[in-house]
Amino acid sequence: MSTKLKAALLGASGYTGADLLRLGVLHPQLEFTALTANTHAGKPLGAVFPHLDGLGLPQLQQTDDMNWDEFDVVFCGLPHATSQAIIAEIVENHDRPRIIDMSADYRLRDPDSYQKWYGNKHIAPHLQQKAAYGLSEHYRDEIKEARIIACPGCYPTAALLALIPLAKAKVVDAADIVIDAKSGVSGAGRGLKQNTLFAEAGESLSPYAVASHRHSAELDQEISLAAGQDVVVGFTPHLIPMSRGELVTCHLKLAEGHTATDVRERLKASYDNEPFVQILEDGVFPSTNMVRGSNLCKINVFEDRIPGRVIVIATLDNLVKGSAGQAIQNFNIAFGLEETTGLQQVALFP
Ligand SMILES: NC(=O)C1=CN([C@@H]2O[C@H](COP(=O)(O)OP(=O)(O)OC[C@H]3O[C@@H](n4cnc5c(N)ncnc54)[C@H](OP(=O)(O)O)[C@@H]3O)[C@@H](O)[C@H]2O)C=CC1
Ligand SMILES: CC(=O)N[C@@H](CCC(=O)OP(=O)(O)O)C(=O)O
Repeated sequence: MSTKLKAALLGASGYTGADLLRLGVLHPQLEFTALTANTHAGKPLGAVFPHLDGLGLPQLQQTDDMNWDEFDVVFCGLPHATSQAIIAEIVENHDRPRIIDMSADYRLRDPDSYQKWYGNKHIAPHLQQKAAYGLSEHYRDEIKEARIIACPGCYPTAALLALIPLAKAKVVDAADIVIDAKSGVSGAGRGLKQNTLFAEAGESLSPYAVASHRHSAELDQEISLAAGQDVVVGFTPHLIPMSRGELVTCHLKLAEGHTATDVRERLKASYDNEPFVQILEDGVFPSTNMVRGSNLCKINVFEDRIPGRVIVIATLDNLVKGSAGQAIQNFNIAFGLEETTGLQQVALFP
């Protein structure tokens, strides 16, 4: 008899879905018994992703055809607005499975904030408020209990891992945070978009959604909670011409009486026993090729030339720690498994 937990993956023909399968097929306690897609439903997985051919994974099917009671866990890699109804239907009408959502639909606790940033009224605000925010290192207790685990966005994962311990300990001024962020194009998903075309994204570095990116809502929410005061965070994302990887540079004001050394020590103390968050040796610049393909987030701290200021830089792979890897980490936490199971890949270099 199999001791594996039965999983469905919604959105298996997308980028996060593909990486969840790449990692998940080697997980000893996970068995994918259903995979869904929309336009690609009815096709073998290998016809969409040749790199996942020959692994014994099921054919892609429509999400409508699922019998939810068959699963212990549903991983959801659907676009926001699509996930909310499917997840609400499962949770309202079935005792199982548990849901690990990689989309944005259950991350925000305030329904008005969701409507403002995502442009649609949430159909299940009561479930939004019950979901655990799936930033693994900071919400383990909630993740263990929750029916819905809402994995953070890729940018918030990197930025919040760097900033939550600092805001909590009040070693920086939470009201003066400026995040300069860069992401590879897979962050935008597999759908056709003009700005991610090779001819337009290649050989070009460009900002987008300046002072208006929807991840600002998540950043404000979580840093306000950590700091115990309402804050508004500065956040500017950029698209860089590579397929995966993300780096955030956080420009911060030190709180009165604190130094860059205090910031480093606070981060080291917070993540000392964490398998996936590393504070680099003094002076080492984080770069995306230190984390590519792994579930790691690497962080370092630099004294600014401007007195009283500090720069904290964090990097991760948007498809691993920024989505699919963190989803598996949350699955391990939720089901009481060793947290590193299936996630011990070393970064791919060069
Ligand atoms: N890419 C990233 O780095 C990150 C993404 N996320 C979030 O994760 C989710 C998935 O992202 P990603 O994998 O990049 O997206 P993709 O666009 O690559 O894939 C989306 C998936 O959803 C399916 N789908 C689309 N519309 C529908 C629908 N109406 N009904 C059912 N299935 C549908 C697609 O099927 P088909 O291909 O057949 O059309 C595909 O399998 C999104 O919410 C995204 O915002 C979060 C963190 C990081
Ligand atoms: C490069 C790029 O386009 N990145 C995406 C973020 C991916 C992500 O985390 O998406 P969700 O919050 O929607 O789940 C963006 O900026 O929209």
